[in-house]
Amino acid sequence: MNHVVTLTGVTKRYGELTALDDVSLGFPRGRFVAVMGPSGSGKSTLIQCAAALDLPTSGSVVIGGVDVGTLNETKRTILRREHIGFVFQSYNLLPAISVEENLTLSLRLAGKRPDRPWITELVERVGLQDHLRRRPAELSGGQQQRAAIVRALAARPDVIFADEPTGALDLRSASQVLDLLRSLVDDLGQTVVMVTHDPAAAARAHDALVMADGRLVDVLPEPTADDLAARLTGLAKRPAFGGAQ
Ligand SMILES: Nc1ncnc2c1ncn2[C@@H]1O[C@H](COP(=O)(O)OP(=O)(O)OP(=O)(O)O)[C@@H](O)[C@H]1O
Repeated sequence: MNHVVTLTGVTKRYGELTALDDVSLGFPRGRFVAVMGPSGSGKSTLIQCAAALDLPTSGSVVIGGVDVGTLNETKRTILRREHIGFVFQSYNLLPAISVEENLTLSLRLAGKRPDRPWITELVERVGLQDHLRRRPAELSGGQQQRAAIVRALAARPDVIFADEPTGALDLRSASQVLDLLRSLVDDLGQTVVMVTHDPAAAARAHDALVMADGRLVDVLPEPTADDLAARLTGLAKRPAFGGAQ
């Protein structure tokens, strides 16, 4: 299968604590993958390593055919810029500039010319065409998150990593954002990897990965919220301050 990002034997240690323990997996192109697991199970660490934001202690991460471990920090930044889009729970839009300027800022900072027809298509798809001149604070949370998703897609990344993208939204806005992420995959062939605590959100994905104690313990294809809730029940929470592994 064609994988956008491949992790092989990835272990990440913070001092005595093993946050990721020998994880091997690939994120298939054109799929929507949810990552679930108890608090402290290693979901964010997995995403940080898979997105080349952080380096594993051992093992390899390959993005776009390039082994991230062979790159210096500058080259890793360029690799991320060219291959990866990020969406966070907190939107991370700059408050002092318009929504429109937010959408293209990182491209412009990278010295790239924004692809205006593509961005216009995305803006219309997410229904923000009448809000471009506003400041982010003048938008609802759901609108801000949709703007953040357009920003993430502006450079046509191979994969979008979304960390709890619906965590700050009410049910209706969350549902719209999940519909949007799913439609990007179904209609445009985008690859999306989403960390979530919410089984109903994860049920919108094609596959759900289940993490526990830093390990990948299950892959559920076409998961239902009930399947996921049942699978997560009983997975131990990590001790808050490390300790026993
Ligand atoms: N920078 C760090 N320094 C030390 N320990 C860390 C660091 N980042 C994460 N950890 C530890 O690694 C383990 C995995 O953390 P991680 O944030 O990946 O879990 P998570 O599944 O995303 O949790 P949550 O659902 O609560 O966000 C936890 O025990 C956490 O305390």
